[in-house]
Amino acid sequence: MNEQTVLTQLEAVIRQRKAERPEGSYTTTLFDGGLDRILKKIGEEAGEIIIASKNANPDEIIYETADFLYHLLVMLAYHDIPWRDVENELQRRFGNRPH
Ligand SMILES: N=c1c2ncn([C@@H]3O[C@H](COP(=O)(O)OP(=O)(O)OP(=O)(O)O)[C@@H](O)[C@H]3O)c2ncn1[C@@H]1O[C@H](COP(=O)(O)O)[C@@H](O)[C@H]1O
Repeated sequence: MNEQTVLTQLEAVIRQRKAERPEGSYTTTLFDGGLDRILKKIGEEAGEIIIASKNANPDEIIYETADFLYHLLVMLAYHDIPWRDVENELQRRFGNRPH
């Protein structure tokens, strides 16, 4: 069975936004802004994770991590890199772990 996590469902929506560029979509504004706009957001969101972590506020950390992951998925979609490839890399490393 093809397992659909929220991450892969979100990835599909992001790819659709990239192809169709509907008005009113935040994802469309990122793709229209190009790679520099996407990377600026990744930098900002990374900074917000650092602040949340320093604040040791679990809700804030979760919220900012979700923001960051969303923008990472947009960056991967910009480059046509599937999330599956990242999972495969993690799986390869996990498999290489000494037991
Ligand atoms: N998961 C997300 C998601 N996470 C974060 N964000 C947006 O990322 C932005 C976070 O940046 P900031 O906190 O700096 O807020 P901002 O001031 O609005 O951002 P900027 O104007 O500075 O870019 C906010 O506008 C959030 O709405 C997201 N926008 C969309 N999604 C998902 O993407 C799907 C498609 O969204 P649309 O493209 O808007 O239809 C949605 O159904 C959601 O599931």
